[in-house]
Amino acid sequence: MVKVSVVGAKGRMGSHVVEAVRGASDMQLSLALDAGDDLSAITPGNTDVTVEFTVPSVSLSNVLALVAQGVDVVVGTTGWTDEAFDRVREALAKAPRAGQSVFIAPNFAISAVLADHFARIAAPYFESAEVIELHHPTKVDAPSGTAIHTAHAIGEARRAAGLGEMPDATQTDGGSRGQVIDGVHVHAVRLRGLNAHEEILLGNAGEQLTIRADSFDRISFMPGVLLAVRKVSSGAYPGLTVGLDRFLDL
Ligand SMILES: NC(=O)C1=CN([C@@H]2O[C@H](COP(=O)(O)OP(=O)(O)OC[C@H]3O[C@@H](n4cnc5c(N)ncnc54)[C@H](O)[C@@H]3O)[C@@H](O)[C@H]2O)C=CC1
Ligand SMILES: O=C(O)C1=N[C@H](C(=O)O)C[C@H](O)C1
Repeated sequence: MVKVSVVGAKGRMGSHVVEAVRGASDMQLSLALDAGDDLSAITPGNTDVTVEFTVPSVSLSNVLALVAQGVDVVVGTTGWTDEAFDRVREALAKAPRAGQSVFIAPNFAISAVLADHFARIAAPYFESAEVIELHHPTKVDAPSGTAIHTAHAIGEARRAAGLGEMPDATQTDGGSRGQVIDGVHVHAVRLRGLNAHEEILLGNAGEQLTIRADSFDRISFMPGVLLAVRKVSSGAYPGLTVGLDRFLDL
């Protein structure tokens, strides 16, 4: 049995994770903590893997504390930067247990992970690419972690293929062209009724490829979260691993 604790357990994602862990025959729910609870209650004695879904402003400090407490962590919270990844790597190098793991994924839904993968494959074949992410209006960060990840994937694929800048004659922009990430324009929509959606538009003269992923319900993230818990608890992924694609045979 994998002993799993959840941090952010009262949140939209955390509460689904609590139910998913309870429903998994190979897992046992240990602690379910939220804001104001004492994170030091989570120890290697009661927890193999902690799942962290909180808010971008606290996630790094939670992860650093959990690593120092000797616990492996699966993180779904967004807002991660290269500098924050480096802080996690430094913490893991000084971790109390050998081979400790932290796994961070901007998106646990298979549809979104595949959309990202397909965008990376398609990017070298198109002159233009833009990303539109669409979410529920209670989301606190924009653009989404997934859209940032996809933009970097497109940027990397374009660079590797030797592509230059995308065509764009815009001379005046009050913000309508979105945020530019790795050379890719990213647009964020917040609309009541939506959950989590991403569209990647790729264009050439006379043609367009649209790749779209829709998470209509948060249960779509749960198989990916449970997969990550199983992979991390296997001990086969010491150090920091980023992206669910690392656990899929893509
Ligand atoms: N990787 C993925 O597949 C997905 C990632 N997300 C990300 O997960 C994060 C959480 O999203 P939601 O659950 O929708 O947010 P939410 O606001 O519903 O939940 C966040 C929870 O964290 C708690 N919290 C805040 N500070 C805390 C602290 N210091 N210690 C412990 N708990 C604390 C809050 O009280 C709340 O219960 C966001 O960053 C979101 O972008 C959301 C969906 C899927
Ligand atoms: O806040 C959300 O809801 C989501 N956040 C993640 C992100 O920022 O990419 C994943 C998914 O889009 C849902």
